[in-house]
Amino acid sequence: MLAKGRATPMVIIFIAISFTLVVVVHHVHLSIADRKLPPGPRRLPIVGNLLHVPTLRPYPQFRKWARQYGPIFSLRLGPQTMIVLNSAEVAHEILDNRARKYSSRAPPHVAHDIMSDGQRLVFLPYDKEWKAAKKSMQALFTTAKIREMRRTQELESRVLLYDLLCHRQQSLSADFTEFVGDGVPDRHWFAIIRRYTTSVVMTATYGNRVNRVVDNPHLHKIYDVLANFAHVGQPGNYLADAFPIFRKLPDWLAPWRVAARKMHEWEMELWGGLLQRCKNELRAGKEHVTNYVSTYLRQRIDSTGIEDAPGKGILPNGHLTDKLLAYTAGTILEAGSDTTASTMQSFILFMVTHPYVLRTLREEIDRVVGQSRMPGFEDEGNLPYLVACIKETLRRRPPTIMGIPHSSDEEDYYDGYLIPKNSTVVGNVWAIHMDPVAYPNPFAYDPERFLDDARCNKWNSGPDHKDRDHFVFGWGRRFCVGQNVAQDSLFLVLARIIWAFDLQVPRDPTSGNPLVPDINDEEATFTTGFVSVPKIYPVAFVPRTEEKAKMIIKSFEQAQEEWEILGLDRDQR
Ligand code: HEM
Repeated sequence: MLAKGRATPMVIIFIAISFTLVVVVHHVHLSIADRKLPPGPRRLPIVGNLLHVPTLRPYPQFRKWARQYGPIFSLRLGPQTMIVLNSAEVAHEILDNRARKYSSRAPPHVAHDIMSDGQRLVFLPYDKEWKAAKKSMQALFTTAKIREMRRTQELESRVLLYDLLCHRQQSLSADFTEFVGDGVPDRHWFAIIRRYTTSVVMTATYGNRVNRVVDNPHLHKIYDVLANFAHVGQPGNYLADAFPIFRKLPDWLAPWRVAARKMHEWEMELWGGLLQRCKNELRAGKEHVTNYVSTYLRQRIDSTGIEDAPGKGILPNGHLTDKLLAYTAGTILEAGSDTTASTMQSFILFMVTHPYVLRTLREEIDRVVGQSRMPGFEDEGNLPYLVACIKETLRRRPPTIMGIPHSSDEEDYYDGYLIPKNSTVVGNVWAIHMDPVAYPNPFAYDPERFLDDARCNKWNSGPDHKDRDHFVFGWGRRFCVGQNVAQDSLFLVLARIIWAFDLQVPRDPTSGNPLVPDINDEEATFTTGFVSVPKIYPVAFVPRTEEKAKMIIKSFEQAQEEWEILGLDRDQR
């Protein structure tokens, strides 16, 4: 007993010394390896820079480091190396020119491996699953199909104008005047915009519209899934994301794993439910406008005879299983909904905070379009100021504010610096867009910067790197496939809103001054997270003339007939 009593403190001392030695050796080893990396803030033992990265709002700190360390810097998040690219040139060299090595992802373990069962397209590594999923989407994003989508966008934008007309002053009411909170009430104008963007991608993906805002089961759930995904995938949220050793813990010591599995079931109720509905409709012989999922299911049946493909990943013949198909379709819905909606919400924010810009834009639209018809796609070549305003909105408030990180498949060197294999590589969109050399006075909202002859009327949004005006759609082989769909929606909807409505904001009862959110107050005006978008704010949409109000109502009614011709649901109001 005595001997045992003495041995216990000795064992503890031994363990403590061994642990300290391991930490010191590990730290020295990393410090030596770190010398070859791009510069960056000092790392702490074990955790590296984990504690230096603000979890909720990382982009201002990443911009500060960009200014301190230059076009490329590095961080260590636990054992994981992160390389951050802060200039258009370096991002182009690494993510475009060396795309073969930099097209993978380093997904957050809990959000991707468990909550998404490793199937979320946007986080798939650059392997045969991603290639099969990407190939499956090709038919959806051909030039012809994008043109075809314009018909839906045209009709949906009429519905959006009608909804804003009915909304009028509603979001000025007491319920909606606070500039706080991320939730979007059903009857707020933000929800009207969301219905539009989600309906466009839902029709392209599943051949079904989102035909009402209030109490819509899919609309809410898509945004809930998105918000939850952004929250769970937030860097620094789970030790198991940064330190793989925690992934080996049994379930009873890893409650986060149990919770993430439940979230997977919850996500599958949505993504799997939509797929099942589509299969049922196919079996019932219901004909739709052509859409991604039913076209894919038909092809799979024709070439393999398989109706149901359980499991995950791809089948031996290269076709997608049901789960990968459901998640790929889900990614199109996720990627196409909030990004486009929040850009429209930012655009309106810049309009109500910059009356001179709004006046100039309205003059352009009135001169080109006149009063007796709505703007259409055919006006695009004649509205350079509008295109400049959209580009400046994407530059000043990129929805994916730090891009979506890539990952390196091989060890590489840039400018003498080591980029280790499996590094997370971030195209720091916010720092690139706020570079005062590329964009003088970068925090100003100034569409004029895109109005010179060479840029005028062109989207200049990539992937061609020459003359890119902004970087919101990413780089290389992971470049956004929905770029043209997004630009078409932004152009048509925003042209029509400005043509149709006066944008009115609440006024201070004493001074009469407009009460608008402060675009330079990140905390008050924008949500937190890797995707940082405007919080709700009140605007009234007042028709500019009675004739326009009548035109909006009539075109909404005509749209109902066209939905029927297309075999799509009429609107429910
Ligand atoms: C303003 C609107 C949009 C923005 C800012 C945006 C931004 C992005 C970004 C940053 C990426 C990743 C790029 C990279 O890794 O370098 C991406 C990927 C993607 N986007 Fe978009 N997007 C928008 C609209 C859309 C739309 C409308 C759709 C569908 C119709 C769409 C579908 C996708 C898909 C499926 C991916 C995944 C590609 C992959 O992982 O390989 N996006 N988007």
